[in-house]
Amino acid sequence: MSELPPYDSFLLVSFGGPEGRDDVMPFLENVLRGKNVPRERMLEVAEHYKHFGGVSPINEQNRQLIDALQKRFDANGIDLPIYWGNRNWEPYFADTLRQMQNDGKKRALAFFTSMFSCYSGCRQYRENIIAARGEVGDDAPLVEKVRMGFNHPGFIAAMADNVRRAAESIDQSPATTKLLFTAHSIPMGMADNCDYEKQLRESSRLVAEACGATDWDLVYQSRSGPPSQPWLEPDVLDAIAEMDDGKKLDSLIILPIGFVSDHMEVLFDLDEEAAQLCEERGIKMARASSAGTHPEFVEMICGLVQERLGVSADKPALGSLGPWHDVCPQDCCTYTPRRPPSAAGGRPVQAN
Ligand SMILES: C=CC1=C(C)c2cc3[nH]c(cc4nc(cc5[nH]c(cc1n2)c(C)c5CCC(=O)O)C(CCC(=O)O)=C4C)c(C)c3C=C
Ligand SMILES: [Fe+2]
Ligand SMILES: [Fe+2]
Repeated sequence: MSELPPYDSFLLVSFGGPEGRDDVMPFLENVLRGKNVPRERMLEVAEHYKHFGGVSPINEQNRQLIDALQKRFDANGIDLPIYWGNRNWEPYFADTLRQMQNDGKKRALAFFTSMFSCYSGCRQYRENIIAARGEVGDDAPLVEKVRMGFNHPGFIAAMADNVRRAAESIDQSPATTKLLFTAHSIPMGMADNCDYEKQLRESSRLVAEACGATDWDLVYQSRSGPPSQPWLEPDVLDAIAEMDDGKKLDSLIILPIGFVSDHMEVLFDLDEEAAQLCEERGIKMARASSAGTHPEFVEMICGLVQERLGVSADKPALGSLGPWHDVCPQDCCTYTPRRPPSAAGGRPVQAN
């Protein structure tokens, strides 16, 4: 068996987003290909994007993350050029891999902008990269993801810091305020085949512990399926109304722990909808920032890379689940949507 080449590059693997009004529909067509999502929901989400001029903040946030990472790579002596590829918008994976191939790159370490394991955030990206390598040809660089960082001390510290800052903005303390963690809802058929919920609950517990919050819950947002299909619940808006009906809520901090940056779903579902509901009900609400370019988060990505480069033998992880796997097992994060059949013919392919 031939020996693998050394790692010679870093790839930021992300979702992509529209950069103008005309991009919105083709972007959503990409996102929803093969997914059982009603057309009305797609049009509703298109309006959210158009409300912000059709520009998703996600691409700019990724550019900022790359700048911040470059500085930390330089400071930490990580000599890997940084590339960026997306699933749903330019720069697409195939174009980036072609560029890497032209630059003579053979083997990349990749960070996926998803902190929790599920089909969308893990296996689907691996399938996308396999397909892109197929387009580029035999000499396309190999791509290997670093482990999931949901319980990494750097991620937990960044999240706890952001909760504290949000609490301060409404003159509250996390110890005496209701704290809601939110994540993208997913179909139960996807949730049943992965550790998404388990990791989210653990991460939320660790963040709550780190900032001294005792009254917290994990809820979901951005549901897109038809009403007949079960998705993870409760929805953030229903949860706020129900809690406030039960015992009047004075203040609330919402941390979108399931998203690595403050993109459209966060801006619309939380900063518009949840904020409006809280205002109507007289609840003081603060939305904590997602990880973005928080120094502890950026340092965490460097640490995950250094582990794989063999520079550091330590694999830090808080709580009881331990460091997550470096290489995904064969059956990691499988999902076969029931309707309509997947464009790939249903059988998932495996890459690390
Ligand atoms: C079947 C599951 C999902 C549907 C349908 C879905 C629709 C949908 N999503 C977005 C925009 C974003 N989704 C993002 C993350 C994300 N989406 C799902 C699942 C579905 N989304 C999951 C499980 C996740 C988290 C894991 C991940 O892939 O990141 C993101 C954030 C991406 C990032 O890199 O931060 C966005 C943005 C739209 C517009 C949409 C259509 C209705
Ligand atoms: Fe999504
Ligand atoms: Fe996985």
